Amino acid sequence: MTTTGTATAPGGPGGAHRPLEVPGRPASLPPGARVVLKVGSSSLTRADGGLDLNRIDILAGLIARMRQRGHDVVLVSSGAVAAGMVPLGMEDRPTELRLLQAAASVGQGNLVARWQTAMSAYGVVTAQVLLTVQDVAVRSHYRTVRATFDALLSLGAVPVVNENDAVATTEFSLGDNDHLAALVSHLVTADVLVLFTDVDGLWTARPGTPGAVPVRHVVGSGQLASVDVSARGSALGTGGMRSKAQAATIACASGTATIVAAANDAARLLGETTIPQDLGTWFEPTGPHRPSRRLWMAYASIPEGRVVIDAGAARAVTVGKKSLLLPGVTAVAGDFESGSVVEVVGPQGPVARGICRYSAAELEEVIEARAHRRPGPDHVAPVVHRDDLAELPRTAG
Ligand SMILES: Nc1ncnc2c1ncn2[C@@H]1O[C@H](COP(=O)(O)OP(=O)(O)O)[C@@H](O)[C@H]1O
Ligand SMILES: N[C@@H](CCC(=O)OP(=O)(O)O)C(=O)O
Repeated sequence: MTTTGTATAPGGPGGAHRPLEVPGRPASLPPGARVVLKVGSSSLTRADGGLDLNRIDILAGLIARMRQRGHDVVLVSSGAVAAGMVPLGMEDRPTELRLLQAAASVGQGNLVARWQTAMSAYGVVTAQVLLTVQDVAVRSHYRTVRATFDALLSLGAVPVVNENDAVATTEFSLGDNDHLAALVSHLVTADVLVLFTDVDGLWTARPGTPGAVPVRHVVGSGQLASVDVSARGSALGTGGMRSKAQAATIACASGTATIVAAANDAARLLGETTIPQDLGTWFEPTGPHRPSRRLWMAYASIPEGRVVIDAGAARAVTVGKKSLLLPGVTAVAGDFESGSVVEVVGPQGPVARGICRYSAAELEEVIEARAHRRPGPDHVAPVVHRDDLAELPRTAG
C-alpha cells in the first residue's frame, strides 16, 4: 500500500463509524452515512483526451458539501491510464501491460494532484491510497489497510484510492475499479456506494439499443438475470456495466446500498439532501453488514484450492447455514494445507469460501477411501466450520 497526503486536517465527521441500515430507495442520504464514491475514467476525461478539470472541480465541491453535512467520504478515482496517455502521445488506450503501467505511472501523479488542488480549494484534505491485490488478499495487509482508512477518516481526510497500476500484473491485478470500490466499501464499512459513470445507471440493455429502458431499483441479484450487461464499456473504461452490477451485488450482500448513476447527475444526486427518484439505479442491500473477516474471506482473499460438494451439502451450507462436513465433499482441486482459504463449489457453481481444516491430501484420502468402500481416516472435524465460512452472492453475468 502506498499513501501520501497533504498537510493539515480540518477535522470533520470521521471517528468510529456505526454502520446504518439503508432499506428501500431512501428519499435522502441518511444523516451520517459513510459514502464511497467511485468515478470511472469515462467520466473524468474530455472527448479530446486529457483530464476533465471542470468535472473534477464540480465533484470536489460536492464532496466538500457532503463533508459539511456530516458524511465521511472515500473517493475511488479511475483515470490514471487516461491521464497518462496525452503526455505520452498515446492516441488509444494501450493494451500491452508495460504500456498501461507506463501510462498509469505518468497519469496517477497528475490525477491525484488535480484532486488535491480541487479539494484543497474547498478546504478538504486529501490522501492518496494506492492498493495492490496483496494489500487486500493477505489477511494481515487487509487489516493494516483498514486501520489506515480508519485513521484517515477519523482525521477528516478524504482518501483518493486507485489500484497501484504501475506494479499490478495481469495475473494479480484487482480487476477493475468497480470491484476495488466494492472492496473499499467493505474495508470502511460504507453505508452507500456510488458508482459514477457515463450513462444514467443500469439499463435493460446498453442505452441506445432499441427497446432498452432504465432500471431504477434492484432488489436481489435475481432481478439482474433479464438484464443484458454484455456490451463492452466505453473506449477508456474497463469493465462496462457488468462490473458495476457485480460490484453492486458484492456491496449489497454486505449491507452497503449502491447507486449507479451518471457523473453528469452528480450535483442532483449529492448536492441536495434529497435523492431524486428518477435518477440512476438503486441497488438495495440484500444482507446485513458483516464482520470484516468474513468479507475478506469472501471477496478479497485468493483461494488456494477448491472443495467440490454435492447438492445436499450445498443446501446445508447455504439454506441450512451449517458447517461443511466430510460426507458432502466429492472432489478437491489444488494443493493446499489445512488452514488455507478454499472456494466451496456446489453443482451450480461457487457457493462460499472458507478456511479448510484439512489439507487437500487429507481430503483426497477420504474421497479415495469412500470410492473404494474401505474405511477411511478417522476424521471428525468439519471441513469448513460455520464460523470460518462466508457465503457468496450470485453475481450478474
Ligand atoms: N445494460 C447496460 N446498461 C447501461 N450501460 C451499459 C449496459 N451494457 C453496457 N453498458 C455500457 O457500460 C458503459 C459504462 O462502463 P465503463 O465504460 O466501464 O465506464 P466507467 O469508465 O465509468 O467505469 C456505458 O457507457 C454503456 O455503454
Ligand atoms: N486503475 C485504472 C482504472 C481501471 C478501471 O477500472 O477503470 P474504469 O472502468 O474507468 O473505472 C486507471 O486509473 O486508469
